[in-house]
Amino acid sequence: MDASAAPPFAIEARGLWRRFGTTVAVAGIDLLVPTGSFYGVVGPNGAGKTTTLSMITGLLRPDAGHVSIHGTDLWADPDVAKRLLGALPDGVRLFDRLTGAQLITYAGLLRGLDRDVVASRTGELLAALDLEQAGSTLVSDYSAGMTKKVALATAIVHGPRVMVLDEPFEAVDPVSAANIRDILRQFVAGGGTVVVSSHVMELVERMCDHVAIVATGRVLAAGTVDEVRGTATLEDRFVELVGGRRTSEGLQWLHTS
Ligand SMILES: Nc1ncnc2c1ncn2[C@@H]1O[C@H](COP(=O)(O)OP(=O)(O)OP(=O)(O)O)[C@@H](O)[C@H]1O
Repeated sequence: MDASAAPPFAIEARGLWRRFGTTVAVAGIDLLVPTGSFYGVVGPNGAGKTTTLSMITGLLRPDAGHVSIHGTDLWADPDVAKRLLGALPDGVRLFDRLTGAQLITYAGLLRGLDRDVVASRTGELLAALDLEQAGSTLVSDYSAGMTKKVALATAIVHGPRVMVLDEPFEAVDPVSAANIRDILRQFVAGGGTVVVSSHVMELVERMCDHVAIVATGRVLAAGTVDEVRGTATLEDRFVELVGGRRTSEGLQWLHTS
C-alpha cells in the first residue's frame, strides 16, 4: 500500500454500544488510536473499559458500532484484522495443564509460525519476562503475576502490529513491570501501537502519549496526555471528570477498635 494512503489510525472504533441485559456497559464510545501511539484507557471500576477492549479485539461483538484495525474492518474481515492484533484480555483463561514454554509454543503454532521460529521466540519471551526458571512448570502452578506474563507472551508471539492489553501490570512485580514497559516502549519506537488499560494514573502519565478517560460507558476526555490533563495531573483531571470521592465519615465501626 502507498504509505501516504495508509490509514492514520491503528484502531478506529466508532459508535460502540454494548448492553448486558438491562446494563448498558458501553454507550456510544469512539476510540481513535493513532498509529505508533502508546494509548492508555483509564476509568473507574465498571466504566466499560474491558467491554470496550474486548470489542476492539474481536472477542465480543458490539450491539452497534464499527471497528477497523489499520483500515481492515474487524468484523467483516476478522482473519486479516486479528493477525495484526495481540490481545491480552482481562482474566484470561489459559490451557493451564501445559507448561509456560508449551503454552507459548502452542500459541505460536496456532498463529501459523514455523516450529523453529516459535522455538527461538519462546526462549526469548521467557527470558524477557523473567520466566526462564518457570518455563517447564505447569501454568496451573503459576502465581497471578506469572500467569499474566505468560498470557502476554502468548498474545505477542506472532509479532502483532497493535497490542491491546487489559491491565497488563496488575499483579506483576516491579522488576517484571519495568521489563514489560521496556518491551512495550521498544515496540512503539519500532512503529507498533499499544493500548493499555490501567488504574494507575501515574503509570499511564509516565508511559503513554495518549489517553482516554472512560466512565459509565462513555469517553469523557481523549487526546494526548498533555491535552487531557491540561495544567493538572492526570489523577486530578480524572477525579474532576469522574467524581466519586467520598468523605470518610462512614464506617465508624471500623475506626473505633
Ligand atoms: N458478561 C457480563 N454480564 C453482565 N454484565 C457485565 C458483563 N461484563 C461486564 N458487565 C457490566 O458492564 C459494565 C462494564 O464492565 P467492564 O468490565 O467493561 O468495566 P471495567 O471498566 O473494565 O471495570 P474494572 O475497572 O472494574 O475492570 C459493568 O456494569 C459490569 O457489571
